[in-house]
Amino acid sequence: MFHSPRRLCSALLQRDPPGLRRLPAPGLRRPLSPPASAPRPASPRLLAAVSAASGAARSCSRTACSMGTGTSRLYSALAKTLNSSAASQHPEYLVSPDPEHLEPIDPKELLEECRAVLHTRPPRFQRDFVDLRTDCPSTHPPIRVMQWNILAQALGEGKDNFVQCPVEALKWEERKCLILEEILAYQPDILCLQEVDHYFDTFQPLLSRLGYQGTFFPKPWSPCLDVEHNNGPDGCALFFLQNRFKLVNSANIRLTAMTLKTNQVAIAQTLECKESGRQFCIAVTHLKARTGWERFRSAQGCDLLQNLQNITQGAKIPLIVCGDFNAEPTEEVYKHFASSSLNLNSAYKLLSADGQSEPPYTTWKIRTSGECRHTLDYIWYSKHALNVRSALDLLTEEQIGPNRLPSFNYPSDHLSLVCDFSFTEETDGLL
Ligand SMILES: NC(=O)C1=CN([C@@H]2O[C@H](COP(=O)(O)OP(=O)(O)OC[C@H]3O[C@@H](n4cnc5c(N)ncnc54)[C@H](OP(=O)(O)O)[C@@H]3O)[C@@H](O)[C@H]2O)C=CC1
Ligand SMILES: [Mg+2]
Repeated sequence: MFHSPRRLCSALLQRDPPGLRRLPAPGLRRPLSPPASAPRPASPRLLAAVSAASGAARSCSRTACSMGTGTSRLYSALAKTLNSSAASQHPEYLVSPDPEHLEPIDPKELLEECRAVLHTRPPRFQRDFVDLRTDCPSTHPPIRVMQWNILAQALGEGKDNFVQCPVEALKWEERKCLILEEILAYQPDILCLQEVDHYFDTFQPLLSRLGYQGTFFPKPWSPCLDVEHNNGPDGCALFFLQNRFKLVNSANIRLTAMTLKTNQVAIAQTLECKESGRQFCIAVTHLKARTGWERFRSAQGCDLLQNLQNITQGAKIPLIVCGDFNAEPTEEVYKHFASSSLNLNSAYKLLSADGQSEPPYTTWKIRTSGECRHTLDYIWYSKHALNVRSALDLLTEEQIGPNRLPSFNYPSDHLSLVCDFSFTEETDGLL
């Protein structure tokens, strides 16, 4: 498989026989702790409660759709402004619950519920962490970052044309459990997601009860809204563990291309590590898809870099940028990031034998137009200020199987990328 013969971390992490295997139980790593502000015991039927909320949100969304595209766009506009304005001005179904009033969840209990829902599914895939830097001792625990385009439910069912994926594999009630299982298995400190169209009814309420603070920025004209029975617009979401980080600053960025506003967005947040007091910027984005849009993506990338330059250089803080760039490493936008004055490197290159090559794929699907195997997803990081201590290996072609993704085993057409970062000893001068 694609990685140099470096040591495999034993965390999550013990190797079972090759082939399809169940994910290990959580807790092998530092456990997720419930929000400190609400130390009550977990409630049973966590998913059932969220399913009910999800149904309510869907019925509201259906009502909006039945009134035509204009009303769907209204939903989009309302959701878009929710981040920056008073929630009380919006319909009840758009208001995210106050995390202080939600009971914490025991991650093990939630995982058990997910597994119960998925009991008829084939075993999920085992992935291992590859140890990349054993020679750099760090006094503080690493920062685990997950990058994942989780596949918008409306796009998966209504637009993507995954011709080899059975429709039953796309059912939300089970697919959401596969997504949650992946998050619970790797327990990221920071979660950067694209194509999120179940933020308010699923991810925000559940993840806040696991101790995360979340931000959602929907696309201004999400293609999800053109799908019948959609659940609202898709967008980027960023979650971080509140017991590890303090939010210093947050920016929702609508990307421009050649000064024109586009349909693509980013979220950039400055976080402060509670253990070390060190600050860094974390950003998530999803650039314009499809061939023929390479120059457009390049312009969006330049705009994002400019925004990040403004955010980080003033404070001289390290940067991590996660995204579905919809661009192979040969594209201009990739080259802009690789050669930027922000001194970024792409973390998954470190899995290759020479440390210089991106993985052969991060997405693999079969559409009516044929098989699409591409490297589009990246975790960029400040190479002088941060070390990548380990990275989660990708799935092999054999694990992915002949019908590719998504599948009964894996919920998205994109693979998650997960890295453990630590700060280098050198400080600001080398950024
Ligand atoms: N009413 C209006 O005025 C406007 C409406 N729109 C709507 O927005 C849509 C375009 O939005 P935009 O954000 O630019 O979309 P993108 O071209 O960026 O693609 C949107 C999604 O489609 C997926 N996708 C990529 N390739 C294909 C493919 N070959 N077949 C099916 N899906 C694919 C992408 O997934 P991935 O990233 O995983 O590849 C992505 O999530 C329009 O179709 C329209 O519905 C947009 C602008 C204005
Ligand atoms: Mg997609």
